[in-house]
Amino acid sequence: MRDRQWQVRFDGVSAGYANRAVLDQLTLQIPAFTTTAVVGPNGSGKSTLLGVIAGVIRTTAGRVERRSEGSVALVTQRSRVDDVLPLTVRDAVAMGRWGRRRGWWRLTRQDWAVVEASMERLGITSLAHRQLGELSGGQRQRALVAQGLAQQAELLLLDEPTTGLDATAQRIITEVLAEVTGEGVTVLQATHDLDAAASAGHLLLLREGRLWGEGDPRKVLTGDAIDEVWGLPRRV
Ligand SMILES: Nc1ncnc2c1ncn2[C@@H]1O[C@H](COP(=O)(O)OP(=O)(O)OP(=O)(O)O)[C@@H](O)[C@H]1O
Repeated sequence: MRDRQWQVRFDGVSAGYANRAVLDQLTLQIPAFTTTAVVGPNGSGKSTLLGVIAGVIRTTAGRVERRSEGSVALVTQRSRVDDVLPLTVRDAVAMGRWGRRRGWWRLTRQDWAVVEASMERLGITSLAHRQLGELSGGQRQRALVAQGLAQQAELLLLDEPTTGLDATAQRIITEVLAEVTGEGVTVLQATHDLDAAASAGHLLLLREGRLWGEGDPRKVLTGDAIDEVWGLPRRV
């Protein structure tokens, strides 16, 4: 790992919320052009870690370094606007291009081509005219991932992108994320799906805001580690 090219580096990083310290002196690396999975029990700090990298949560100590200054896309389970605005799926995905243009009425033909390609990759082209608010949880989740892809960011951060999805949707998202790493994107996903985590290129295992383990998922996610971090006997 130390020899691999890194995209993001933490050196003694602590962070949290107004009255709550969460991340405690994390020193870690996120390798470039691969998928890194962040796992850990509820409340261990996975979303907070993503928020620090996205720049929406301030650090209280330590240093966060990025190798380059490319854009960052953050995909969360719910977007703030989707329940309020009457948005179609195509419009929602097109919002992914807003960072590059001033408004969707100014999106170029090239922008719309990226929007269509992103929907196609997630298998939601047939839903393009549907209202986002009327989609099932799994369909909406795919639309939000398509919105993240449409940003063509250098660093794609996803908070539990496959939670609650059926097996086909999970597979589509996992495959698309693996594909984009081959196109120069660095992917970081927080997940409770330990099978998905096991197939990632790199793993960060958090427990109570501390880094419990880091590295090759097959080496870090051992049975003993799972027992110790989750504190429950495994079901066989
Ligand atoms: N906006 C907030 N204000 C205060 N505390 C928060 C806030 N968001 C999260 N926390 C707290 O920070 C801690 C870490 O939360 P975080 O969401 O990062 O964990 P997580 O590992 O992503 O959890 P989960 O698996 O349940 O999604 C928890 O104790 C949580 O209660």
